[in-house]
Formats: sequence, C-alpha cells, structure tokens
Amino acid sequence: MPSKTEQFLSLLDGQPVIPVLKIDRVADAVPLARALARGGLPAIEITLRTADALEAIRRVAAEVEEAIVGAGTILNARQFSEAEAAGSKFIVSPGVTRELIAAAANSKTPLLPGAITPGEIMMAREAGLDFLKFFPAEQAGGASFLKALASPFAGIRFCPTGGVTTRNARDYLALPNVVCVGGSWVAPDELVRPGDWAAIEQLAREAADLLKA
Ligand SMILES: O=C(O)C(=O)C[C@H](O)[C@H](O)COP(=O)(O)O
Repeated sequence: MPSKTEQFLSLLDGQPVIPVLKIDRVADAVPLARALARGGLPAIEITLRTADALEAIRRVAAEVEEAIVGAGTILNARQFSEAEAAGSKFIVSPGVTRELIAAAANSKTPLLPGAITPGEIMMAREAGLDFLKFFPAEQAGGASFLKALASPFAGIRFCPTGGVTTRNARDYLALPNVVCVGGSWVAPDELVRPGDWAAIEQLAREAADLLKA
C-alpha cells in the first residue's frame, strides 16, 4: 500500500505549481478550475478564506472531472472534515497542530501541513507527515533557508508557498527537497473578476512549463 504522500504525489503527477485560489464569487469556481486544467494545472487549492469556499469545492468536485480539487487554509479538525465532505482530494493547512495531525491520521485524505522551523518539521515528521508546505516561503527565508533544511531532513519534501512567483519559482523547484510550489499568481483577482479565463489559461500554461525551459 503506497503511503498517503506517495498517493498525493501521484495525484499531482509532476505538476510543478499548485494554484492557491480565493473564490469571492462561487460562480467563478468552475470556469476557473477548467481554465487552469486546460493550461496544465488540474490540481488546485481552494482556500477556506471566503464564505463560499466549501460550495466552490463542491461544484468543482462535481462538475470539473479533470480537476483535482484540494482545500486550503484549514485550521482545525472541523474544517478538515467539512472540506473532505465537500469533495477535497487533499487538505492544506498553514501550520501543523496536534488536532490536525489527529484528523489526518483518521482520514484517507492526505494533509499538506505548513512547517518552517526545524522543530515544526520534526513534529510533522514524528506524526508520519513527510510532505510539507514551506509557508510563508519568501518571507521566512526563501530558497536558501529551505536548501539548508535538506541535509538534516533528507526524507522530507516540500511545497514552498507564499511570495512565490514566476520570478523565483525556478530557484525553489531546483532544490532536491522541493516537489512543487504553491502560489496565487496564476489566478490574480484582476483576471478572475472580469472572467478572463483565456488569460488565466495562458498563465497556467507558463507555470506548468516552468520546469521545461
Ligand atoms: O491561505 C493560505 O492557506 C495560504 O496558503 C496563504 C497564501 O494565500 C498563499 O500562501 C499564497 O500566497 P501568495 O502566492 O503569496 O499569494
């Protein structure tokens, strides 16, 4: 039986960027998920930072077959189960807590918890969590900080998120302990608001190709 991390990584299937989405209008969720998938980024994270986030997850899970929808900004066990019930295929949290560790242990849905410091990483590791969100990546010390964590934590893989853009994504993706990065830059408000799905598809395509150039 592959570990939950292995299952999660095979779901991501080499996708280098996970779009981090804040859905202000629930009607945007489906066309946005479709545009990102068309551009090559089927795995998306819808953050529970807006009132309609769970409904957005529900709609994408039900209507966008090609999407792999996850939930972000999960802060406690209640939100974990609500997001799971809405159809989330993975759960992302900004940090790691005992409550979330227990929720993840009781669930088949993989958890990508935030961790920055060696102590947080060790706490996650002790709980069997070995794929972590390095958050907030840029603000906490960036690629050089994360690089320094590779030696003591050889088995831990990261998804740096926070301040990551096309400008610095390659610096992270070049690190041996980085699997993918997360970021909101592929779905900026100024393109989502007018429903410019073609422009978002193009941004997704550029992001999906980051590892190729
Ligand atoms: O809410 C969460 O759980 C988050 O992940 C916080 C941030 O929205 C992401 O880290 C994206 O950050 P930016 O790409 O810098 O906009």
